[in-house]
Amino acid sequence: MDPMRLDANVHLRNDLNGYEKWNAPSISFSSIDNFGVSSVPLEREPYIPSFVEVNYIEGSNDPKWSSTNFPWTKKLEANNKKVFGNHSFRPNQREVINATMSGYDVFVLMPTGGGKSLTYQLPALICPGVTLVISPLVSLIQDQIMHLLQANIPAAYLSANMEWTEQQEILRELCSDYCKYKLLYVTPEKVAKSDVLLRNLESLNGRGLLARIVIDEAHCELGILKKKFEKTPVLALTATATASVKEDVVQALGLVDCIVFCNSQDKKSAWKTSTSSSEKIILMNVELSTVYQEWTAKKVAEKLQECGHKTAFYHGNMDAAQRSFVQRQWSKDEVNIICATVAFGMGINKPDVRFVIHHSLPKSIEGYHQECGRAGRDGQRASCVLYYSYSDYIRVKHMIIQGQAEQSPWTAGCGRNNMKNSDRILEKNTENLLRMVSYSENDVDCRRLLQLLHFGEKFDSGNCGNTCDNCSKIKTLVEKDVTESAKQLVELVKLSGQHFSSSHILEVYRGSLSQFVKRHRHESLSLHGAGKHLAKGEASRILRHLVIEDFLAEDVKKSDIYGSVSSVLKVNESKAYNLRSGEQRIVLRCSLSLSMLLEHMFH
Ligand SMILES: Nc1ncnc2c1ncn2[C@@H]1O[C@H](COP(=O)(O)OP(=O)(O)OP(=O)(O)O)[C@@H](O)[C@H]1O
Repeated sequence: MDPMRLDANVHLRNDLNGYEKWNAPSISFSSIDNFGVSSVPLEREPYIPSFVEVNYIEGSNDPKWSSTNFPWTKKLEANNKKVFGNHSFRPNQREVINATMSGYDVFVLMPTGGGKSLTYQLPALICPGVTLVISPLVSLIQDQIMHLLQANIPAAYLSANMEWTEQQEILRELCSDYCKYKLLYVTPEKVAKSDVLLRNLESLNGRGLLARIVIDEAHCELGILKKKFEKTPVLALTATATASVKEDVVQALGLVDCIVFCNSQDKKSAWKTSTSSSEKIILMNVELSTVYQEWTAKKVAEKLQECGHKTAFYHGNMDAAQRSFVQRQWSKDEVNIICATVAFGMGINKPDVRFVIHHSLPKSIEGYHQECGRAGRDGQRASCVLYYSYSDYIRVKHMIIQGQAEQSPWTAGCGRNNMKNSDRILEKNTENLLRMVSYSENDVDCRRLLQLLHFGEKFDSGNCGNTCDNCSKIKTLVEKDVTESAKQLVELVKLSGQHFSSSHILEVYRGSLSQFVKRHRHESLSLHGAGKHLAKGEASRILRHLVIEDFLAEDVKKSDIYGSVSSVLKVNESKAYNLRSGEQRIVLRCSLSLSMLLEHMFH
């Protein structure tokens, strides 16, 4: 029975009648002859992204894609076992493979470690022709090539950093009618900049040998590919689960009729607490790869080495040979701790990583979630640990501002629109960071629930089974109305002229008579000591809540050459108005110790 005919809702591509042509890659429409690649300079039509009307077809709940009646099913299952060593498919893998092999454009959202690679490597293996994989990180590409070659699957990659002779050898092989490669990996920059590559792809396509175009976690404008290779199926994969990513990617790629598969972001293995501490560990630094972070990665690695651990460090400023060396050491278990910035490719596939430890604050929940995805990819127990301090927020915020300033369009001589654009990016990045701070500050709610909520998924925290720190604490929660203290803190920021840091405001609020307080005559302010009755932690939690909820803004002021950053608090008048007028109340949930609980009950 033809499973493709069962459902009339699916919009079939005109060029492929169901799966009959599954083994026939795109038909030639190029003018390039069969014997080689034209050397005439390539006419690159300027690609102008335009809004396309997209027909999203939900694939996840469509039983047709999980059918085992496709002509390729037997081959698929045999190779999954024999070549990849898997006994079954993970959620949505079979479905995605069936959809892409039926010739559709497919968009896949799968969390890190969900098994995205198999969804194109297995089709690449069993379909004739070459699968083009566009992936943004060279370290990830190298890792994938290493695994493919180990499994005897011929694969190559082209990058601008390679010797020209090496690149030519690969390009020559692509020209051959019996091209041995099943997969060719390139970076998005290579596609954007290399005419030679595009000409070779046109030639491959002309000979019916461009099997599939895979875009792995590359959120960039590659619409030119769909325009040039209209009939070649595109498979776009991402682990980034923000609400807009599907639209952004599908639009940027120009996938008009596309089947969408979305997996849950819940990564069960990373929520299992580990009991062992002698296993593979990744120690992550913050997302921004600054000199300071690179220095930290190196220093931390050295300290751990002194303590007798087999440790290496990895950051983006190391040269390519050094990086591959560390990657090989890691893959071969010659080191068991990696201290890295995010330059350590997020896709590097080491199944038995037992810990991902964040040494400092990630700049977004998405980033944190993906970085944690390095742990427990083999489905076994793993732990994710985040070291958090509110002062990290100031430092990371400063890095974001600095990074933005370095890329300022004014310095590049661009116009006002770009300036607005960069302001928007800064605003978005700051908002992402604040969400991460809010997640870290929350010591009450189930972490799994908080993460999934962020990705728009529902989760019953009763199912957490005490796998997160908050659920595993024995605690009694009470709700506390802190509106009065919040109002006072906002007022104090104003009274002191909006020139002081949060720690100074807290000191004044709790009645400190330090030299600094006296120097600024803040002991004479009417609210000096108004928060004496509060514990320091409690007062600072209220203040941080005011920042997270945008009643107050932390204005990062300056940094010195040692990386120290100071901040001043400012009042966001429009939000503060609601607080002062009594329109908005602030209630915090707190966990209480027994003595505090008794005090609370009899208060
Ligand atoms: N069907 C399967 N059965 C068992 N293991 C699998 C299966 N599919 C994939 N894996 C394993 O799961 C791990 C993660 O797979 P993969 O690297 O493809 O994840 P990913 O979704 O690409 O993650 P990332 O976004 O982090 O790159 C790998 O070790 C892979 O061998």
